[in-house]
Amino acid sequence: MGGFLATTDLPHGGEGTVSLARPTMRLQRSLRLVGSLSSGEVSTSGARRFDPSESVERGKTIVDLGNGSEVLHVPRFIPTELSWKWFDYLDRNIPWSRPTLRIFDRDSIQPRDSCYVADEGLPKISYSGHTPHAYSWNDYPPLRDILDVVHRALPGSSFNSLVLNRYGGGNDHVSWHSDEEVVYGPTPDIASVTFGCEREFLLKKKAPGASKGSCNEPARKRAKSDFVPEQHSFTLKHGSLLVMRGYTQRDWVHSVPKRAKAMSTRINLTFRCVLL
Ligand SMILES: O=C(O)CCC(=O)C(=O)O
Ligand SMILES: [Fe+2]
Repeated sequence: MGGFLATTDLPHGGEGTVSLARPTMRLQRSLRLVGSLSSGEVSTSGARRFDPSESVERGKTIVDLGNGSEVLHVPRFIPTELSWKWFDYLDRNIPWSRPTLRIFDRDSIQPRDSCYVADEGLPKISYSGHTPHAYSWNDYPPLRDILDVVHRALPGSSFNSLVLNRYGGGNDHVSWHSDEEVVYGPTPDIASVTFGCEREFLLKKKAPGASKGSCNEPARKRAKSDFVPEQHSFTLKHGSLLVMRGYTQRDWVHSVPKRAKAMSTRINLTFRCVLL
C-alpha cells in the first residue's frame, strides 16, 4: 500500500512459482478449527516460547539490491502451529474491508481486504485517494505479540503502524507499487510477516527517472524503452518474514501477482514506522 506507481495487473498470472497451500497444511488447519480461539489463547504464551532472533540467525538470506537497498528474507521465522493460531485469530477478528480506490481517474475496488492499525496521534496515511481508519493495537492483543516478535527479531527496530492485507484466493493481489511516502522517511524498514497460503512476492527495479518527484518526461520515455528491469522473486511462506530496507521503496516496486493456483487465504502484515 502506499504510492501506487503502476497499477496495471501483471500479465503473467499462472507462470512462475506455484503458490499452493499444501494439503497437509490445509488439513492441519481444519483439524485445529474444531476448537475456538479467543485473543487470550493466541496471546503471549506461544510467542515467548521461541526466540525470533535465533530464527533469523538460523535461516536468513540477505539480498543486496545495490545502491543501498536490500532485502532480508527468513522463510521459517514463526513456528508453524503458532502461525496458524495467529492466522485464525486475524482471519476472524480483524475488521477487514475492501475500499474503493481512485486510480488514474477511475474508481476500482481494492483487489484484497485490508485494515490499518497504528499508535494514537500519528499523522494519517493515504493511498490512491483512500485514507484508512487507524484501529488501535489495544483492540487486537495478538497484534502486539506479533509486533513484539518482530521487534525482538530486528534489534533497533521500532514500528508504530501496521497495514494488514488478506488475499482470499489467487485472484486477490497487490499491483506494482512502492511504499515511498514522506511519512516513512527516505530509507524505511518495512517488515512483512505472512500467514496461510504462500504467494510469490516480486521486486522490480524502477525505470531510470521514475522516482517520485521526477518531471523529466521525454528523458523518462527514452530511458524506459531500453530499460530491462532487474527483478527478484521470493516465495513468502506461512510464518515467514521479509524486510525491505534502505532505498528499496525509492528505487524498486513490489507486487503480489494473481496466481490461479493459490486456492486459499493468505494474510500479510507489513509493519512500518510513521515518523513524527
Ligand atoms: O502482501 C504482501 O506481501 C505485500 C503487501 C504490500 O506490499 C503492502 O501492503 O504495501
Ligand atoms: Fe507495499
